[in-house]
Amino acid sequence: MASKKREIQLQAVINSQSLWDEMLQNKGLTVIDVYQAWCGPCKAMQTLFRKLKNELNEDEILHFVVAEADSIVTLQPFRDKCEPVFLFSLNGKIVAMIKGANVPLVNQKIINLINEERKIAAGEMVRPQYHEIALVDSDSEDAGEAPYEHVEQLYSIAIIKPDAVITRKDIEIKEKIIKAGFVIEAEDKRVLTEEQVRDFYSRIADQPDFEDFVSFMTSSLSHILVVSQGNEQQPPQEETEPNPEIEPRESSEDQHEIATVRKTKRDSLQEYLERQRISQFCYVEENITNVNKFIDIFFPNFKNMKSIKLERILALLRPDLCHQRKEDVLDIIQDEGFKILMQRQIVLSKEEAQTLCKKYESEDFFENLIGNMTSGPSLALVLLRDNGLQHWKELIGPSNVEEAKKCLPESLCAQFAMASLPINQLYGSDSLEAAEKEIQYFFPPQSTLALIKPHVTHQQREEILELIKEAGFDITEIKEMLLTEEPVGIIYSKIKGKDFYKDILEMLSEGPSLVMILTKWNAVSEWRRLMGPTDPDEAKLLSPDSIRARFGRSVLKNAVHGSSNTYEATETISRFFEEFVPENPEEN
Ligand SMILES: Nc1ncnc2c1ncn2[C@@H]1O[C@H](COP(=O)(O)OP(=O)(O)OP(=O)(O)O)[C@@H](O)[C@H]1O
Repeated sequence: MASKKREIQLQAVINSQSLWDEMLQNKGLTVIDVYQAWCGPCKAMQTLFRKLKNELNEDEILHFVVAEADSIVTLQPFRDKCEPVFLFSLNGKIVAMIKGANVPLVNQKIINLINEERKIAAGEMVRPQYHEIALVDSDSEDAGEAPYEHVEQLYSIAIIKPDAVITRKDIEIKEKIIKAGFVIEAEDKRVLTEEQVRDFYSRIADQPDFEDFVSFMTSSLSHILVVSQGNEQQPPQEETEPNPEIEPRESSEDQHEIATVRKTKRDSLQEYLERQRISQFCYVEENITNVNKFIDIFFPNFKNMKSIKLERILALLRPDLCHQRKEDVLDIIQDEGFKILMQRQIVLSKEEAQTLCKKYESEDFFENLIGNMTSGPSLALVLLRDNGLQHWKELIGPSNVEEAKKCLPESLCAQFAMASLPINQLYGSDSLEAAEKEIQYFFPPQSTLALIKPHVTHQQREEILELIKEAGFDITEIKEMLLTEEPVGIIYSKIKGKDFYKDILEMLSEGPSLVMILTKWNAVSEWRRLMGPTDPDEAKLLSPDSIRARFGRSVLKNAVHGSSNTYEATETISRFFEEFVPENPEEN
């Protein structure tokens, strides 16, 4: 009797439409157990709810209710069903539904939503644009019409092994996965730690060669993918033949939700990779609890990444503005939350100016505009921000100064108008597709050869690879190599005559080095800047954040190497990576 009383306290009972409507006024998250009068609420979940109530201790923003389907019109689609249904209402909006008493999934959902609410309250994230889901029973006849958002989104984690990354097979695997209609939600290339390998591959830990496998997996970069099934309404571009051997699993309690989802979907990622005969390159984890755990380990910002639409755009300050008020504009750009990924001053040729200003072709000021645009350097910027395209458009305002001054005096167009031109002194890409093309044009990628020397520890290697990625380099190729006399001769041909050359040979023969091709705009000098001065002591003084300042031990053991110029980069890359074809041969 006492326990019954506690249950009532734990979950408010909603048994009429007016109580339902009242319940929707709750602040924060309300977890709704939809039940049938004839079978009662789900007992299996009450332990979990009680535990979460105590552990999360968020009574202001976490509520539990039981809602009787028979007496609430909104819940009509769930009447006469024996399967439990859990709805998640955020500030009155039903944002998710889980069918079946899947304790781990419901647990994770509540924790994720509450963590998000906490972050929103602390100003650490913006409230995601949740879509209200339609309340339909997916087992009913029209279930096929129901969009995928009705069902809890499920992810898999795939780790493509180092040997496939080195041979660039990972690119091919990724393309296949996308073509088959899966969505890559997040990805990263990184060297796994021993602990991560043991944890992720614990299922095969009893195999005799597991220790060798751990060493292999920690030797070089793996490619980690978070994959979702995508939108089931969108047909895969590649035919997936039905496989009679693969039927939805018989649902044990824990797997019930997976089975519910799979019934309406294509093969799982694992099944797909097996049929494509590429599963040997790639290990897939699909267990929900494990997937959530590994997403937290590999992509701690995943939930934020999902709710934020980061967009890269090209922006341009025309010559007069660039010359007179560049710094003022750059300050505003940063204050508006844009990250400046790349910037360069560039004097446009007549053809370039004509292409960029094509939409003014028929205006009588066109000739004047082209003359102005080619008169001095413009500032080209690559900007990154949540909803970047739209935000930049709103910030700079219309293209016509007169209109801007009249209607949008706050816009940059009005604020930075210059007498020389009747149009906006700031330019922005029209669309994301156009942005990518313009970025490629103004910031053509270049490749350089980079080396992480043998004295660098595994942990430091990981940190260096992280710095490389943060600086916007693409690690285009990577391999671990013991550098003997011949390859060292290729890298250091210009200092073969120096008396310390033998020391270099000895130092590099101490163990394997990591040899990489790094790609980004201006990669040769950008990588040299990130490496810092040759001598770590000098680096500590002049460039304390550089890699050599942080990881170098001496002038000889200075952690990293980079090509000195584009000629050297092209030459050495072609010797170490014979297959490599640069994206822009003229850039290297
Ligand atoms: N005086 C020295 N004594 C010992 N080793 C040296 C000395 N000077 C340079 N080295 C080693 O030789 C490498 C090549 O020297 P170089 O002068 O080309 O410097 P760098 O271009 O900054 O380095 P890297 O070519 O490795 O990127 C250095 O990275 C360093 O390890």
